[in-house]
Amino acid sequence: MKRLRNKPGPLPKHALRTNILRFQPSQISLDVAVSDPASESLPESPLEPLTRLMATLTHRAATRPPGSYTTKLLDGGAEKIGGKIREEAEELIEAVGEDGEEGRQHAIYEAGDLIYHTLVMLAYRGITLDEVAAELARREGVSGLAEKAARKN
Ligand SMILES: N=c1c2ncn([C@@H]3O[C@H](COP(=O)(O)OP(=O)(O)OP(=O)(O)O)[C@@H](O)[C@H]3O)c2ncn1[C@@H]1O[C@H](COP(=O)(O)O)[C@@H](O)[C@H]1O
Repeated sequence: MKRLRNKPGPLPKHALRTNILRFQPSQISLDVAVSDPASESLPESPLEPLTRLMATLTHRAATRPPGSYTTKLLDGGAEKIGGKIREEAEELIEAVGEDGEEGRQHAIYEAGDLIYHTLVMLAYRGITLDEVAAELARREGVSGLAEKAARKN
């Protein structure tokens, strides 16, 4: 079995949310950060790490910092990233075939790898997660079978 990346730990403490109020008396512009106690106490949505990861990858694509695995992938282009996507998809398929809870946990781990590399591909092509979500929203409620039949007509 492949070396496992760090075991999942507690989610990073989410950043203090603030509202920025801008006052513009005559020519003076002042930004004031006001903490919002209501939003601070909100639990993080389970999908927020995905959004944060996409923001990190988009930043990596724009800045290509050295010492970053993502930068290495991005510099290798669609071919390099695509190769990893294929490899990780195979590993997920294998893991899904493994028995028991251990196999299930392995599949979760491999799905993480596949999703990470897929998001790197999106960042490489300048595609946002919102755009993909919008595409999925557009498809919502239309069965794949119905969609395929419509294409054949
Ligand atoms: N989520 C991930 C993530 N998931 C998987 N990986 C890496 O993806 C690679 C998976 O490839 P393999 O399992 O095939 O391991 P490998 O054989 O060593 O990989 P290769 O050298 O053959 O490509 C490993 O190097 C993993 O560490 C990830 N690398 C980074 N991230 C996230 O991306 C952020 C930015 O990372 P850097 O750009 O590297 O700083 C990190 O803070 C993380 O949040």
